[in-house]
Amino acid sequence: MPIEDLTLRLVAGILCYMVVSYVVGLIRWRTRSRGHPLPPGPRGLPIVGSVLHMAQAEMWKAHQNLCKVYGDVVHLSVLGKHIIVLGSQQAIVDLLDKMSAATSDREQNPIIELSGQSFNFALFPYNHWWRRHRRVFSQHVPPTVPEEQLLLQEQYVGLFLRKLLTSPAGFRDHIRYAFTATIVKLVYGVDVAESDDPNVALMVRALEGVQGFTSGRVLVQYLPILRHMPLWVPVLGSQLRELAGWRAAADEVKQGMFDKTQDDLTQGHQNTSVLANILQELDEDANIVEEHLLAKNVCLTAFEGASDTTFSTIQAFFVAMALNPDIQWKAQAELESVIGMYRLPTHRDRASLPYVSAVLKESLRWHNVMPLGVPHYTSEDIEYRGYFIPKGTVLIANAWACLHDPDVYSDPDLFLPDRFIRNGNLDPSVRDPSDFIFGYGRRACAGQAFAEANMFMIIAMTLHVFDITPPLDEAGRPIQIQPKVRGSFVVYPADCRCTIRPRSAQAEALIVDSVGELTT
Ligand code: HEM
Repeated sequence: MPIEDLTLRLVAGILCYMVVSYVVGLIRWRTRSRGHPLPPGPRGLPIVGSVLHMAQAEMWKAHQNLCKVYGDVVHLSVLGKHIIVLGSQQAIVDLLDKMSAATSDREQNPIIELSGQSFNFALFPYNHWWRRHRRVFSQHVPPTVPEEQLLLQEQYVGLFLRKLLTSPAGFRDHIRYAFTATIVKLVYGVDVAESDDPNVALMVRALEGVQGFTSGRVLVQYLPILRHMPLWVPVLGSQLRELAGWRAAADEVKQGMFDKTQDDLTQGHQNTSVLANILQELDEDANIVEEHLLAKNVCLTAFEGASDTTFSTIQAFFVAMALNPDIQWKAQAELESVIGMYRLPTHRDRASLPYVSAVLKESLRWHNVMPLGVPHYTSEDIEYRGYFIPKGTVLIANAWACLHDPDVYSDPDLFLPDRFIRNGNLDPSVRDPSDFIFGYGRRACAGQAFAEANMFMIIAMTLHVFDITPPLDEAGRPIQIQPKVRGSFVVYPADCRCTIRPRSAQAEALIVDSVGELTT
């Protein structure tokens, strides 16, 4: 056959194949979608779609603007992937709470394993293995925080106050210490050194892996085959080495803590940590390899879940206090009248301190540490408001937009705890920021109660004995700081300088005495 005929046939064959594939795809799509359209959204560029939209800084604001144009359920296509942005409470509750059987999955990407995060059950697909982790976590860190866990929190907040007294300028390190030491003691039963603890250094290194894969800057995330490239390749090589470092840190800390706990148990040492309890409760006929892996995963996930979220929220609380002296005085007045100046507040005082509780709620709302939460993923096709949402769609809930909706929270950029108060009590009719901050449905934060109790203790105990005021320049004049944020997945106050002083000699004595009591 002449070469021209062959080429013609080949081209015709390819064209035919393309047309048939297109028609079959169209029929399949129509059958699946039952003729319902995708939700509205921008068309985006050919092939890459809305990739430029997704590359913007402060994405939550960009998503909010999109919702002003297209409504509260917006469809984006990015490199062929379906993404849906949810911009209202109604849409979030409908899809992520009410339809959570179909919307509790997580998108999987090789970067999770490459960055050492494969232990983190917050990123697991929605399946039996995830369910088992969640169940074990909730048995040991339950939604009603046990008394001994609350006392543990108080003990470390006491140490935090002492550190604040001796070196107020290092308050960010002290916040980090307070949360880290509490969670490490709880899950591993280990006392964290007050500085340069090698285990904490490893855990923090492992935690960097999250920033790695949420930053969007790591190339293998987009092209997993690049993981096999040699390490000398510029940029890529250093990224691969960074990924290997995070992986090694996660593996080392997971195994190291596990070995230490097992040693404690075999040698009959006292160990009441979560890890020790999980290991002691194992059935004799259990699959030991699997159960040990599960125990390691649960514990390191607890550390990771508790770390940057609380650290960042409490930094924002310090900024808010430095910027709003009237609010600080009001909270301190409540503490003085309910507690008096002869003791520190405890978790038992929480119900009697509505204004301090409102300060916590407003810190969570105003700062919104994860403005877009953790994206969910659909495990089934869904129909919603006449629109088709295919299986395998990423669902991004814009918590920030809901918490800065002026119709719900007037002057949303201002720090106003009074919005949660009516007649001297917490007003249950005001939307609770925690409904958004801690996520949704079956994937909602498993450590919410623990986190709220711990943050409440830090806020109440700090305000009782310290004054937080703006930072001072070299001439001793107050510096007006601008409340801005940095970061993308987890955000932090960009500037959290402040001045921290004990409120009085009596307050100082209270810290010194109480810490003595707490640590003995
Ligand atoms: C300010 C503090 C915290 C915030 C804002 C926060 C927020 C979140 C969010 C947004 C999620 C994802 C929810 C979703 O997918 O819809 C999550 C998941 C999770 N958080 Fe937290 N969290 C905090 C503290 C903690 C603490 C202290 C712990 C552990 C003691 C913890 C453990 C977890 C776990 C285990 C998950 C995974 C849940 C799952 O996938 O089943 N979190 N958190």
